[in-house]
Amino acid sequence: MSQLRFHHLLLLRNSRRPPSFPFSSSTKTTPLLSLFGSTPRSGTMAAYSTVAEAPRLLLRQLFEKESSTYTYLLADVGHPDKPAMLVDPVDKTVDRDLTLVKELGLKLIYALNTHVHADHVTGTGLIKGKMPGVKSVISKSSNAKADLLVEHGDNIYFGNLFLEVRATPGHTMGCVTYVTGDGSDQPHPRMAFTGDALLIRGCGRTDFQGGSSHQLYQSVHSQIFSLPKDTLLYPAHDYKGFTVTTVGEEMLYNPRLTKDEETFQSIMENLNLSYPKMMAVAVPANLACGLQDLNAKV
Ligand SMILES: N[C@@H](CCC(=O)N[C@@H](CSS)C(=O)NCC(=O)O)C(=O)O
Repeated sequence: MSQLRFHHLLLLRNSRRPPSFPFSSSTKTTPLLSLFGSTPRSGTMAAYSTVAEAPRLLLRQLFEKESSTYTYLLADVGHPDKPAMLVDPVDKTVDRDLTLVKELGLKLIYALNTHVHADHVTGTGLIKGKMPGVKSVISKSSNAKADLLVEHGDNIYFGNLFLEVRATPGHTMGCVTYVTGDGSDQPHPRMAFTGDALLIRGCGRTDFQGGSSHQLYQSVHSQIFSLPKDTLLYPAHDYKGFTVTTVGEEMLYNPRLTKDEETFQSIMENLNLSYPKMMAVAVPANLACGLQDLNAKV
């Protein structure tokens, strides 16, 4: 039964792809990231040993108030192991997040970053110190270190659920958006964790870390606005008290991204934001994705 289930998932992985990313020079096949992350591209799936149950997504949105960052906890609670992942954990709130993981009886397998953040230090290193089995994940194009470097088109499995990786550069060159899978056994409506590419009624700035307003505009339009209109969008930050939006809502009301590209670029060139206070500390720490903290006292 588990083998059949696995083959079904394998087909699903190979048959559904995100739209090709406009800045990518080559098409690629979809590598596999397995349940526990140890054999991502080998096809060995020893972890799939249990009776199949319908996948059921648990989602929690967690806030870190100093940097106004959202961390997301996702788990397949229909799976007997309740495998879970954290998206964009912050160092300051790792204890809170791991307590919640334990209280809910989840098995944390991945700590994902949408990009190299400039305003806060990722919680990835602390998490790995406290839970050594957890694998850190970031995009290959970010040029950061991590246990797993993902690329556009990769699928990251947790139990029988998965997140699709979509390259959405522009805020930084390595930004990705993680989108819940497309399929009858995956959550409906779909959900996208947009990092700083798309903020609610806004978007990430494009004035450092390889940022480009042209790329950001193309990324959002080709990779996020191409999703079904009811797709729920969860950003990495909010500065106004919003929590969630949808593709349809942002296509109508986003004051920057509803404009033509030329107007968008002019808006982005005139934001006049000061650099994040933590930038000099956060960027080098996040390029190591917290791996430098592995021997730190926890
Ligand atoms: N004041 C904050 C930084 C605020 C900021 O620059 N936010 C970034 C995302 S974190 S790099 C951004 O892209 N903002 C876009 C916008 O329109 O606000 C601090 O000092 O940390």
